[in-house]
Amino acid sequence: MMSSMSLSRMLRAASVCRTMSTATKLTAVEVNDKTGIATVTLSRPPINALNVELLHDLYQSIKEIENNKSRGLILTSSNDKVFSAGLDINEMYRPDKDRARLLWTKLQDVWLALYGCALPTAAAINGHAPAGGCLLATSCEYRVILPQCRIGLNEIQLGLVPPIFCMFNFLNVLPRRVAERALVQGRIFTTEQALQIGLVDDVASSKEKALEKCSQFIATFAQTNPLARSLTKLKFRGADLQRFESERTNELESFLEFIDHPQMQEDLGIYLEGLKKKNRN
Ligand SMILES: CC/C=C\CCC/C=C/C(=O)SCCNC(=O)CCNC(=O)[C@H](O)C(C)(C)COP(=O)(O)OP(=O)(O)OC[C@H]1O[C@@H](n2cnc3c(N)ncnc32)[C@H](O)[C@@H]1OP(=O)(O)O
Repeated sequence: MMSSMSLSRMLRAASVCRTMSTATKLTAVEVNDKTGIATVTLSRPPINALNVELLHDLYQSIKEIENNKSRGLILTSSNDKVFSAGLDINEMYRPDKDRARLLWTKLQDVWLALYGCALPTAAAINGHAPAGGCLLATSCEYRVILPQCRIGLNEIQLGLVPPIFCMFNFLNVLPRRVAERALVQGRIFTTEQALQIGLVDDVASSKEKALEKCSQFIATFAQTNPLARSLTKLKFRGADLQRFESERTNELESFLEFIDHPQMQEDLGIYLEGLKKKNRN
């Protein structure tokens, strides 16, 4: 039987948190009425691989939170081992061409929405965050990771050329030399390494503590004029956003050309098979 203690705790939590009306199936959005902070939880089992539908839902959630004038946005995962495994490789391996076009366009939309979000943004990285997972986390202004996680932009290891927004994200958080080397080597960092180079801002021992640290970061803006804050953020990020816009069509076409290449398809097939084999052994 449920103790009266845990029941009252649940009732208290229910009174401060509400789920947003248009919260979708693959992202859950919860707004804390006390703090005004919205938490977006990636919820596509087993590993939050970014397919067309998850990217679509994530974009909608970000825009909804921004339009509802929340105080800030925290991104996290419902999986306790994986924040996000990055793009769903099944969407790139022997792809339906229209769907591949949609995938890339949605990834671009999500990047624009998150990197250019007017609100303070933070990522509670409660699991591994390779490739697209790292891209989402580094689009935010602040990152907390859990122990024993791995994070990085390893696209080059799959034979993929990291798109320009990967470069912007890394240059925004790392010294240029470190960013370039990490991208060119496709480095995946441990929690300790990520903290040491500044890829993440802090380490927390649990998801709850990571969420708390993210909320504390967002609360540091409590006394700041929101418009002045967002315009200042855009001054820092505006040049990246403009350059992205001028190259977005080219990047889409090169992605489609790239994954259409027979060698690329062979490499992706081998990589995917390697991931699956790991579980069969
Ligand atoms: C020109 C274009 C250029 C660049 C594009 C840039 C943008 C972004 C690109 C990308 O994101 S590419 C994707 C790269 N992602 C990875 O390399 C991650 C690979 N996965 C892992 O490292 C691990 O799976 C893990 C995320 C660390 C999780 O490990 P865990 O042990 O918890 O799970 P497991 O490995 O058993 O995986 C479960 C299940 O999921 C399948 N899987 C894993 N990752 C992906 C993926 N990205 N896409 C599709 N499927 C994936 C894995 O095969 C397992 O399947 P199974 O249950 O059938 O065996």
